Amino acid sequence: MEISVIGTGYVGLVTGVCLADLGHQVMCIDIDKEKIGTLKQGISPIYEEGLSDLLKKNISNKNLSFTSDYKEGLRGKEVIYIAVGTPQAMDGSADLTYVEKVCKSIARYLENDAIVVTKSTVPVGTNEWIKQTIEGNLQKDIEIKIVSNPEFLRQGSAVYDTYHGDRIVIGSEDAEALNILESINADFSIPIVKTDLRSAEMIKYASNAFLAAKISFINEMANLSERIGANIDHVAAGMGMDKRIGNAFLNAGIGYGGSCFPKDTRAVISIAKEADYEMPILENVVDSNERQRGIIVDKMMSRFERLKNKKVAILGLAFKPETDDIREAPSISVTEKLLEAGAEVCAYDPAARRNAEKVLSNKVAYADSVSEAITEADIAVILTEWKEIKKFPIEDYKKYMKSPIIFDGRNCFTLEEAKDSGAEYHSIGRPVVRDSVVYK
Ligand SMILES: NC(=O)C1=CN([C@@H]2O[C@H](COP(=O)(O)OP(=O)(O)OC[C@H]3O[C@@H](n4cnc5c(N)ncnc54)[C@H](O)[C@@H]3O)[C@@H](O)[C@H]2O)C=CC1
Ligand SMILES: O=C(O)[C@H]1O[C@H](OP(=O)(O)OP(=O)(O)OC[C@H]2O[C@@H](n3ccc(=O)[nH]c3=O)[C@H](O)[C@@H]2O)[C@H](O)[C@@H](O)[C@@H]1O
Repeated sequence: MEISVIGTGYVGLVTGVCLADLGHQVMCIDIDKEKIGTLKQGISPIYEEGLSDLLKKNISNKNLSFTSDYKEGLRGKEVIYIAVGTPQAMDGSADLTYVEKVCKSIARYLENDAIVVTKSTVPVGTNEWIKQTIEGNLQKDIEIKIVSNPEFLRQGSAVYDTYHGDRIVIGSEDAEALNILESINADFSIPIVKTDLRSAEMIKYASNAFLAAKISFINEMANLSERIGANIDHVAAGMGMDKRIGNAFLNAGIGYGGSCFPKDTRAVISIAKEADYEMPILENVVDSNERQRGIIVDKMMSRFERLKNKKVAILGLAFKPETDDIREAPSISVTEKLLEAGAEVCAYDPAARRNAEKVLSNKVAYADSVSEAITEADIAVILTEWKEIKKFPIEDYKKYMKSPIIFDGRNCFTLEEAKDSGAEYHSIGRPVVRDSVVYK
């Protein structure tokens, strides 16, 4: 089919590339001309495994092209995906400014009937508003049909998730549009849920809110386990064996981050407020996550009287491994707290340094490896569980550091490994290891 994808971020670019790879004629539109210039050369502005190869392949077989020009990008297109950002507004609600601009551009430049598909995560009712906004600004007598097709991919495994997701959700009030979207998506061989517009929008928010709640739940269990001498790794493993609970998303840590869980949980609360309904569970999930982000610095503060002039090595800046994204990453608030307390910070991340530099600038020194970051450090803090950081032998910390004291916000090592390493090891939801003794 003739398809346009508007917005070439994580969602739009991966969607466009994968649809082109299924054999559709895809044109991606973005107002960021620099990005479009890079993409035209077959260079991906984001790192996602497998994306670069698919990008180059589909540009050269002419299934995929890029433009900043809406007129060119929408010409003759039958299906138009919206995949622009919906960031958090000051009041916690989803900011629909970008979506509104896209609607106005579609209305201005589209010259034929088309199905508009919303991939962006948008509040319930937004797809109806999208239809009205486009129709209210149309320049030609053409018909617009609307489908909600929320995205469930994860950063770091976006291409894999597009081909191997658990379900594809499509919602519409228009049976024909729904059938066309079903046939486009059938080639992914993933179960398809067909529903109405509002339920599709709600499935996305409810899913993210549930996953965020699962993380906050296990984090609270971890904090309690620490206080009563249990080990959260064993607790989570035992819980997860119950199929009704499931073993995914039970990794305790320093709170969820990224561009979606924080904003989407707040957006649901905001949607509920508008519907005059309170959501005490979700409100507490958000508060609990805020507390969790501070927990690693609290642990350091209670271990050391002062952090002033302490050399602290931060290992991992990205909000999770396999991405260079630092949006709402716990590393940012942790670093700021450490700097406030007068610590000297040296950070290492295999991919996110460039993005972190934009936020933390020169207040922080950057290293090119784990060993360089921890050299002569007083304290090492693990904030992202990159493979490289997990694989760096815990017994090597004492070779490089002044004294091997590790605060691990991602439970990268077992307590047995910590015990044998000679390091002092503080983690999440597990006893402290010091002088080769596990202190319950
Ligand atoms: N990042 C993720 O893992 C996931 C994101 N989502 C949702 O998908 C949506 C997009 O998220 P991301 O891809 O992360 O966003 P992003 O911020 O990475 O990319 C958005 C892109 O849209 C472009 N853009 C903005 N205004 C435009 C306009 N008027 N015309 C054309 N292009 C325009 C920007 O230049 C940018 O390249 C959001 O609603 C998000 O909540 C959903 C699932 C996963
Ligand atoms: O709507 C979105 O944007 C996406 O949000 C998440 O994907 P993503 O933010 O890329 O990353 P996740 O792997 O879900 O991790 C989110 C955060 O939770 C944290 N997390 C995750 C799992 C866990 O067990 N513990 C934990 O602390 C991670 O460290 C990270 O900070 C969802 O997993 C995707 O399904 C969804 O499409």
